[in-house]
Amino acid sequence: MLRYLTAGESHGPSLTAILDGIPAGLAIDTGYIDLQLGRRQGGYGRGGRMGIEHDFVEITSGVRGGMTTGAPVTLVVNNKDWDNWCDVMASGPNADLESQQVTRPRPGHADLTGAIKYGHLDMRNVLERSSARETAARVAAGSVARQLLEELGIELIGNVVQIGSVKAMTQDLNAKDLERAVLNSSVYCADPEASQAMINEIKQAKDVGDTVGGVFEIKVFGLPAGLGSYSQRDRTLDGRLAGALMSIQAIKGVEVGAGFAAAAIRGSQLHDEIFYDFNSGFYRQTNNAGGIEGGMSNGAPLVLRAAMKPIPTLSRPLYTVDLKNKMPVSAAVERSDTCAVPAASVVGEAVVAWELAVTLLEKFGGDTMREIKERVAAYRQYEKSI
Ligand SMILES: Cc1cc2nc3c(=O)[nH]c(=O)nc-3n(C[C@H](O)[C@H](O)[C@H](O)COP(=O)(O)O)c2cc1C
Ligand SMILES: C=C(O[C@@H]1CC(C(=O)O)=C[C@@H](OP(=O)(O)O)[C@H]1O)C(=O)O
Repeated sequence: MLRYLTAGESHGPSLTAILDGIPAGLAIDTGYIDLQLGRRQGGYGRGGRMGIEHDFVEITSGVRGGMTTGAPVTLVVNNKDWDNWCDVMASGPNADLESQQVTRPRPGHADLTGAIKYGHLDMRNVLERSSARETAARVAAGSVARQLLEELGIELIGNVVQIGSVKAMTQDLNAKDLERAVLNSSVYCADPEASQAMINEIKQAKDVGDTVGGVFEIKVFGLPAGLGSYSQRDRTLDGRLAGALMSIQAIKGVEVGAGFAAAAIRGSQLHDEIFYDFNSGFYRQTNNAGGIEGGMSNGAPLVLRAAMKPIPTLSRPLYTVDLKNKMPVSAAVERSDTCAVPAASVVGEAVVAWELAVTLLEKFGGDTMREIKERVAAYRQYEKSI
C-alpha cells in the first residue's frame, strides 16, 4: 500500500513528507524533485516569500546510492524564512507568542473556523499549517511518484487555461510539445497570446490591492486502461483524482473531460464512439470522457481541470471581526501572493501523479520496480491483443 503524510509549519524550520510503500529499485533523481519544487515556487503573481525561499529536497531515509530500498522515504524541505521567525515559532516555553499574534481573521482563509475548531485566540496557530507552504512537501512527494510513472511510460503536465476572465485557446498537443509550451510561459500557459493577457490580468489585480484565481488543466499520457474500479465507490479513479485536486488549498471545483459542459449537450454529441485497430487495439477518436469511464482509466489521455478561487489575503483587506473584542476591523494583511494558479498547477501535477501511482500499484502490486515493469509491460501487450 502506497501512502504518505506531511508535517511542518509555514514559518517553522522545515516541511517533511514520509512516503511509505515506494517499491525498491526506483532511481531517484533529486535534481528532478528540485526542478519541480522550483516550478512550484514560480509563476507570475507570487509574493515576497518566494524571494526568500529557494526550495530543494533532502532525503534522509529510504534511498541509498540513488535507488529506493523499499524502506519509508523521508523528504525534507527547509524553510529559509525560519531564520526570521524562530523566536515566534519556537516550540519551547520561551517562544515570543505575543509579537506576531493574529486576531483579525481573513475572510476566505482557514483563520476563523480553525480558531473555533482548535480553540485558539491566536490564529497564527491555524494559518501556519493551513498555509499552502505545505504544498512544497506534496510536490516533493509527487515528484517521487512521477519518477515511478515515467519509468512506466506515463507522463503528465499541468497547463494554466484561465486567469480571472482571460481564457486560453485549446492546445491539442502531444505530451512533449505541451510541456515545452508550458515551460516557456511565465504563467505556465501553453497558449503564448493568452499568457501575456493573463500577466496583465494579474498586474491589474495587484495594482488595486486585489487578487485573482483561475483554472489549470492536467493531462496524463500513456496510462493503461483499468486503473481504479467501479466495484466500490471509494475506488473510482475520477472520485479519487477529484478528491486529490480538491484537497489543494483554494481549489473549489474539478472537472473530468467535458466536465460541466457535458450537462448541456445530448448523449449523441458527448459520448466517445469506440473503434478497433488490429495492430493497436481499441481506440476512440474523441475524448469527452477525459480518459475515464466507469471510474476506470480507459486508455485515452486523462484530462482534468481544477478551478482556484482568488487568494484570500488582500492588501486592501475586507471587513472582519477582531477575536479579542468582537469589534469590526479590517482583516489581517499578511505578505501574500496575488495569483498562485501557476503554482497550484504544479501542485495539481504532484497530487495527480501520487494518486495514479497508488492506483497503479493497487492493480499491479509488486515490491520492486522490476516486478512492476514486467507486469505493466505484459498488461500493455494484453491490452493490444484483446
Ligand atoms: C500555491 C498556493 C499559494 C497560495 N498562496 C496564498 C497566499 O499567499 N495568501 C493567501 O491568503 N492564500 C494563499 N493560498 C490559498 C490559501 O492557502 C487557501 O485559500 C486557504 O488555505 C483556505 O483554504 P480554502 O481556500 O481551500 O478554503 C495559496 C494556495 C496555493 C495552492
Ligand atoms: C510559502 C508559500 O506560500 C504561502 C502560502 C500562503 C497561504 O496562506 O496559503 C501565504 C503566503 O505565506 P507568507 O505569509 O509566508 O508569505 C505564501 O507565501 C509557498 O507556496 O511556499
